Amino acid sequence: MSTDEQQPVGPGTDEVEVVWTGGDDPDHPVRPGPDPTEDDEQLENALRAGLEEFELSDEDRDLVERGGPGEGDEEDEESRPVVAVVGRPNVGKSSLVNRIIGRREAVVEDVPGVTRDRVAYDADWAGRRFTLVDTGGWEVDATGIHLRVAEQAEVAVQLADVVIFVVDATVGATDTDEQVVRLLRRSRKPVVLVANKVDDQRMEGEAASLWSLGLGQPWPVSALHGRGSGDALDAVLDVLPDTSSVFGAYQRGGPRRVALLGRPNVGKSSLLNKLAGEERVVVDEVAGTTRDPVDELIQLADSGKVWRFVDTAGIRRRVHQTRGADFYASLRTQTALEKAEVAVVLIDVSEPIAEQDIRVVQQVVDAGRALVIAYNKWDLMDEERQYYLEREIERELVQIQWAPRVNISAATGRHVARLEPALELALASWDRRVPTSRLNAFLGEVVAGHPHPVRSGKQPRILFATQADTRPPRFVLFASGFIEAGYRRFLERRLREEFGFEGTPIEISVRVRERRSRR
Ligand SMILES: Nc1nc2c(ncn2[C@@H]2O[C@H](COP(=O)(O)OP(=O)(O)OP(=O)(O)O)[C@@H](O)[C@H]2O)c(=O)[nH]1
Ligand SMILES: Nc1nc2c(ncn2[C@@H]2O[C@H](COP(=O)(O)OP(=O)(O)OP(=O)(O)O)[C@@H](O)[C@H]2O)c(=O)[nH]1
Repeated sequence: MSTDEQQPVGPGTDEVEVVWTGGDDPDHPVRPGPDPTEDDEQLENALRAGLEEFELSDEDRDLVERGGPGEGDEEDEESRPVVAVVGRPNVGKSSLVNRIIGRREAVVEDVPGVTRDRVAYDADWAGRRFTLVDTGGWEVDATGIHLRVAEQAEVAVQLADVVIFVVDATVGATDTDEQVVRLLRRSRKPVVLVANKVDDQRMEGEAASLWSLGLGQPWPVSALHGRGSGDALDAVLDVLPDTSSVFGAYQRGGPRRVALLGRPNVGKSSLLNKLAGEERVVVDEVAGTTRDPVDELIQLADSGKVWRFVDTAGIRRRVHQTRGADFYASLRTQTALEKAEVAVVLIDVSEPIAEQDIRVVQQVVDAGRALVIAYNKWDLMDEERQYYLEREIERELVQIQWAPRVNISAATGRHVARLEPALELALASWDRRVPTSRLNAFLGEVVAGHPHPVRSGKQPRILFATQADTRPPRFVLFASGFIEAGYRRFLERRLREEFGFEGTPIEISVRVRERRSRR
């Protein structure tokens, strides 16, 4: 049985021998703090052992024993070093990427310029793990869409720890290659030069001629057949740092994904333009010019960090007051949310908060995404309006008091720079995992101070708790009886106070456990 919140069944659910310790014991105070203590861990183990007496499904047993899936993986992923693959169009960058990751994932086509966007993959070689970034073909004197692709490649170089520069050995070094070399030198990043399309030994002479680029030894490789790629990778590992020097740039396979949401006319396009500024990104009017033409990669000026703004095409392509516009707006919100990790909901402060605003906020919470509220058009604010706005917020948006708030003007740029720290904060909460021992020690203290009310002569106890998941954080409480909604809200409030979780919805589910019958 794994249904949330079940009424206690059968006898004995109220005679639980496992009791919380700590909090009320002056000799062994259990204080909330960032790290679990030895006491916390002992407590965790005692509680876990106490659960032995209860019927647990296999899935729940797993949760109790191991915590949520992937506990402890995150740190490793975020600190992985980054290798960017750059070069002119059609030299075989995507083929090389596929060769390295051992899968056919990067799009390979015999049409120059197929790889438009930067895409990041998890890769490893000789036991070392790194993030591999495929970039679009780099043309230095580019115009139009090619210029943007080139800008993206430059960003990729800046965000990389090591650059693999691919040259087509069958063509030799072109003027463009020479210019790319100058840009690479300026970046001061270690560069491994790959002479690609050396499918057999006869071609090796062509590869050797690439010494002239002044990047050291050219590594002859056939991305197509695999020839030489191992030696080139060894050369990459020789210069690869253990951890990323551009922490966070490509966590979890790419820039973090943001959705800008809000009802029509709140200022989504204006904000997008403000954020993008000069750094207009690889989305062109030409259809199909990116792998995913509806998103935009935007490097924000303050941090230099790249974010993926999802479904910006939906923002730019307006669906105005036509019949059914409401339905389409809500559908767009839904699709954007599916792709996003965090949402910025814009609210127009020059008008009263409307039903539609609340609906968008609710959609974000229901989708389990991190949330930041941007009160836009703050340049139109006056004292009277502000008075009423604050009342409206208290009335209509109490349920998301946990969301960071920024008061901005997309028109003037006021406080737009505060958006990014708010996004970071919300995502950090969304990703947060509370160690099981810390969680149990803390809940023990809370419950000791404010036990669940007695109902029909019974007092449900919380036996054990674990964080089953992150993104968003989900907690599972194992209890000896039905835990009332009011008490759950109380626990949520205390969890938020203790562990932050600013900017993320959290979910608490309760498993009511029946005790094994004694023979
Ligand atoms: N003979 C030979 N052909 C190769 C090799 N590597 C790639 N190719 C071919 O070169 C063409 C371009 O390969 P891609 O991997 O798409 O090149 P790219 O650099 O990612 O191209 P853009 O996306 O345009 O920047 C394809 O037709 C590949 O099959 C190789 O080692 N030998
Ligand atoms: N005064 C003021 N006007 C703004 C601000 N932001 C946007 N506007 C104006 O509000 C109107 C709507 O802005 P848009 O950016 O088009 O809004 P949107 O949310 O993208 O609109 P839809 O495409 O209809 O969903 C435009 O006339 C903007 O100039 C702001 O911060 N202050």
